[in-house]
Amino acid sequence: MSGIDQPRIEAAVREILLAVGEDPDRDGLRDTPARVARSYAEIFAGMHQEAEDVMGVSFDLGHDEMVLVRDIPVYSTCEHHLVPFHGMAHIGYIPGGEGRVTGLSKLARLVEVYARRPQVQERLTTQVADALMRILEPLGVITVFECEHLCMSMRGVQKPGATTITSAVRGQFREATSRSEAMSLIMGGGHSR
Ligand SMILES: Nc1nc2c(ncn2[C@@H]2O[C@H](COP(=O)(O)OP(=O)(O)OP(=O)(O)O)[C@@H](O)[C@H]2O)c(=O)[nH]1
Ligand SMILES: [Zn+2]
Repeated sequence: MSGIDQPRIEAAVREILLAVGEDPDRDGLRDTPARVARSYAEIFAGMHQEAEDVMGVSFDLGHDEMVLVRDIPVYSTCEHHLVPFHGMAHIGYIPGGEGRVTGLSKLARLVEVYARRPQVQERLTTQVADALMRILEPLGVITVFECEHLCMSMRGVQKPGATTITSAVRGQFREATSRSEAMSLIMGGGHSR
């Protein structure tokens, strides 16, 4: 994958293994630095992508009501500890004047672009909202992320199951009625809740 310096990651992982007291040349670990480098190239692929790269397609359907995609699985990496945080993203928008909408899958691809970077949940939440506002020029956007941070579960304060909820609202979703309509669709109802 372009842009990620895999040999450098490989060398660094070998150093980490040595630093924790492991033997990086033992059977089970011999290929680990190269595996981690390939894995990081995937996990951090968003470093070398822009929202515009995945949001090329938009249609004019004349639809000017809310579109909401709920329960998009998200995996990202905490920039403080480089361990995962993961959960669900919910993305809604109200198409703009000409009713420009995007393919539903593009919303999930947009989440990936920003999730596959060293992140904090707040920034992920606002970056997705701001990219949608910029690219689709809709009347409003809402993004909600519900995530568990493994840095809080497997180490540190050790509170598995604690969920962090962040939201960003832009445009018409700043109004109480639009916002609460979206939030009730996200948090309630539906077949999966
Ligand atoms: N606001 C925010 N904080 C985060 C996120 N991910 C991790 N953190 C927090 O970042 C903080 C880093 O705090 P530090 O005191 O520098 O690090 P630490 O000593 O490892 O802290 P502990 O995790 O409490 O052991 C911790 O409180 C984490 O819970 C995130 O996405 N958003
Ligand atoms: Zn963390």
